[in-house]
Amino acid sequence: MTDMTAAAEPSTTYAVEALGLRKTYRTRGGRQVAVADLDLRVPAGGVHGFLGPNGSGKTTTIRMLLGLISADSGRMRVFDTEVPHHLPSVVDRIGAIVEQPKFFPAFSGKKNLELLAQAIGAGSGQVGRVLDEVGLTERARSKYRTYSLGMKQRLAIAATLLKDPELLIFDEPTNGLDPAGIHEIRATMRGLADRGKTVLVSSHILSEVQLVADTVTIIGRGRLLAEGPVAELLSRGAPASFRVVVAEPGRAAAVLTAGGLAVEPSPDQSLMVRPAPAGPGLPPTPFDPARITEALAREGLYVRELVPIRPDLEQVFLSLTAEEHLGAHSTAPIAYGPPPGPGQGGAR
Ligand SMILES: Nc1ncnc2c1ncn2[C@@H]1O[C@H](COP(=O)(O)OP(=O)(O)OP(=O)(O)O)[C@@H](O)[C@H]1O
Repeated sequence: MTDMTAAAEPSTTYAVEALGLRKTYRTRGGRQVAVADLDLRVPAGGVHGFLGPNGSGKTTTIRMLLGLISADSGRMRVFDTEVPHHLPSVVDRIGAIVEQPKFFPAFSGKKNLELLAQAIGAGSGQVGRVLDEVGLTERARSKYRTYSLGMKQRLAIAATLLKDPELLIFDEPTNGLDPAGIHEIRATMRGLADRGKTVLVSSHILSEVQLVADTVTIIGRGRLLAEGPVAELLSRGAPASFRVVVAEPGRAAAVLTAGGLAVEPSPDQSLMVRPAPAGPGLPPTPFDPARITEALAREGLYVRELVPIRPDLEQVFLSLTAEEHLGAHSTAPIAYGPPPGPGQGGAR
């Protein structure tokens, strides 16, 4: 790596801390900046979602962390250890799935893990424990080829647990899974975090990771857009909105728009109402639903339903990228308080 001194000195309070990471790929057409001066801070203990759309640089970042590709610049630490320089001294504390591991289709899940345990010197006594941790004990003796995709993915997670690592890194572990499989992986990750592990999980489906993550980093086009506890991002990052059911939705929309609110009609004749976007760089305006009922009542329009819609991370992302396009992305990423200790993740 070059230029490793340019970035600020990392602090020592995170399971993973990367500062000023940059990676440019050479392509036929020239150069592709995949990661642009990215900071990534993963508090120890809990599930940390590493989120961004396809092509935003998540895999590239994870590969740099694991020493699979080199960074152009920046600094990275895992458990206070400078990587990739000192990776060998910390590698046993990390378990990762970046690509789909190869298992023997005709062997059982248990047999596959026993072979792997032998190969990495983990001791076959670990196999029962890890099967249990991912909820595969009952199907341990079935052939791998009979497993559902979700079970295959849980076996891959079990393999990463053989050496009982403290940090698990999973790159898009739910890709291709059905809702039941996604639920199982989420439960597995939650269980690991509740036992004191740190789980770093990347995904392009923000709303899905929102259900399990304690903290997140959201990136777009290789850059940090926001980071922090999920609850804080949700409360600060996107304005609240309300679903309004009212007679004469067309007239109601005009009244609310004239009252300075942003209104979107829904196909079911309800209206989605939120405060109009604040000016560039300004925080979202506080929003009292009484503004809706008062404005409509003045015009003889009476509200039948008023349902608050909780923003999700997808909306946070959209509002952050909209600000960026407006050139208004002054967002100081939401800061962390003191990092949580192991096992102190918020249960979801
Ligand atoms: N080996 C490579 N050579 C050239 N460009 C690459 C290479 N790997 C990734 N890229 C480009 O770098 C950018 C970031 O890719 P990366 O795979 O890190 O994103 P990602 O967030 O993990 O996306 P996905 O969710 O699709 O895996 C993309 O524009 C991608 O096309």
